[in-house]
Amino acid sequence: MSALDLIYQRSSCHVHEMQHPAPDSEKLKRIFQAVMSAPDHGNIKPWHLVVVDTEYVPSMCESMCHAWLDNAGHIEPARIRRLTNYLKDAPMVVLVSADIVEPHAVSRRDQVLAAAAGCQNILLAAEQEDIAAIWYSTDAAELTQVHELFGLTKQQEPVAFIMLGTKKEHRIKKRSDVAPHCHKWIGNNQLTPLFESTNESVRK
Ligand SMILES: Cc1cc2nc3c(=O)[nH]c(=O)nc-3n(C[C@H](O)[C@H](O)[C@H](O)COP(=O)(O)O)c2cc1C
Repeated sequence: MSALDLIYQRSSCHVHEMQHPAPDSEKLKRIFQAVMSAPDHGNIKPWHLVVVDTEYVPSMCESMCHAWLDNAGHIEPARIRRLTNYLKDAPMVVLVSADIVEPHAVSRRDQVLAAAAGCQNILLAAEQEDIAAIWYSTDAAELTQVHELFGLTKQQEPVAFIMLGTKKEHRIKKRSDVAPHCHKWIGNNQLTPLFESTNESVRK
């Protein structure tokens, strides 16, 4: 498969679409090695990865649940139950953080973006290795207790929880046409469409 086809075909698997086992150590190394090819302003290599193996997922979940309950003012109890149930079945959880170097000529934002680019490379490499993966963050990565739970320093900023496992089934998602997102600058603050819109879904 060409690299472009792999990119077009990559899609996320929610935890209920995954099963055990988690990727073995050799696959995991190949997948994580892809992080090192992510674009990285200043060659800082601001990547910090922490793996939670299958056997530790239940206790991680319990700790996360307590943390969510401590923040209950911000998150509905029903959502906390949903999040905990979602996470507990993950074959493997990876916390990717930006290992920020400050002060530095490269902005904090650029370092976080480099960490995010590393996450995308993990998703693409997982697809290549036929591993189910999803990037999941909103209610977890921003949780204040995550630092303590995962032994992060103040300079390490959580960017993504990535769940990895075995795909239950293989499917290819329809993707929409990129044309409406693309514009051409023609001077004087004016934009025109770059491509003609087809309204067709793109499926490789
Ligand atoms: C920064 C970021 C945070 C995300 N957080 C969540 C999340 O908390 N919950 C969720 O269901 N999906 C989350 N997603 C979206 C999924 O990872 C996934 O991209 C989405 O379900 C669409 O599936 P696809 O990747 O196959 O297009 C997040 C994506 C990104 C880029």
